[in-house]
Amino acid sequence: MNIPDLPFFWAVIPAAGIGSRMRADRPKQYLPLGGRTILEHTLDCFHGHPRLKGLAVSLAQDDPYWSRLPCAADERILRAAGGRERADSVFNALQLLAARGADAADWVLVHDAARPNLARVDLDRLLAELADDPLGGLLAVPARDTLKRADADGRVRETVDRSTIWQAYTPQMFRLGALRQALDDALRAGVAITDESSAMEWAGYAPRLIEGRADNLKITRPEDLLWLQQVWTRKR
Ligand SMILES: Nc1ccn([C@@H]2O[C@H](COP(=O)(O)OP(=O)(O)OP(=O)(O)O)[C@@H](O)[C@H]2O)c(=O)n1
Ligand SMILES: C[C@](O)(CO)[C@H](O)COP(=O)(O)O
Repeated sequence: MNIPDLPFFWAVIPAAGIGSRMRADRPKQYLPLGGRTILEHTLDCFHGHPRLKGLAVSLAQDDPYWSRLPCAADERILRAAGGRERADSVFNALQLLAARGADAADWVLVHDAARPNLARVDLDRLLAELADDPLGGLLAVPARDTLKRADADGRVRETVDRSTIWQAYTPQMFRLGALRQALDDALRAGVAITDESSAMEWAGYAPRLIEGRADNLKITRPEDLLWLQQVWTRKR
């Protein structure tokens, strides 16, 4: 892929969650993976990218872990306030970028702190595929397994057609102004928003799905981290 053909972009890393499903002694983004924290690996996926204009990380107000990381001293990393939900944390970071001079037409890539295994080839594919798109889109993975719909008793009601089902991943790439507006409207309306695409969908848009690698896994439960630790050991 030709780097000069890729668009410039800002990155937003929401890292203000508590990781309740992980059931660890600290938020999952601060758990170790290959000798460093998950969050440090995630930041590394973007640092040094030749088209990166700047990066904002959303942190919980009472976060005692961030200041202990070497990257806390890196003045290039903007810090936004985390919010109640992921969407609030992302919205706060977008506000910060706008206040620091980002333009409404600039591309913003939002990527979960809990996805430390984003491959550069996936990041660059997303940028290349969406560079000329009027709206933007997201990395996603087509459903692989046979899918079942359950009834209230936990029995199979039917087998679902999987040919149009995708799992939403991150990064999700949209224009700053449009995404900020969509999130603001959705949050004010009290709509449940789990990713940027759902805010854009709620606003009436149809984001593009860009197929990515399944190993850009979100660490959600303890077994995800065990799996990724094995991948990491093989990679290095
Ligand atoms: N109020 C919140 C909630 C989540 N996140 C971030 O959003 C990403 C994806 O969310 P998820 O996997 O749901 O993380 P948690 O909310 O921490 O996990 P859980 O739902 O298990 O508590 C994570 O990087 C998380 O830190 C955030 O910045 N602010
Ligand atoms: C943004 C996300 O990672 C896309 O897969 C996801 O929506 C985060 O929330 P979830 O509750 O873990 O699905």
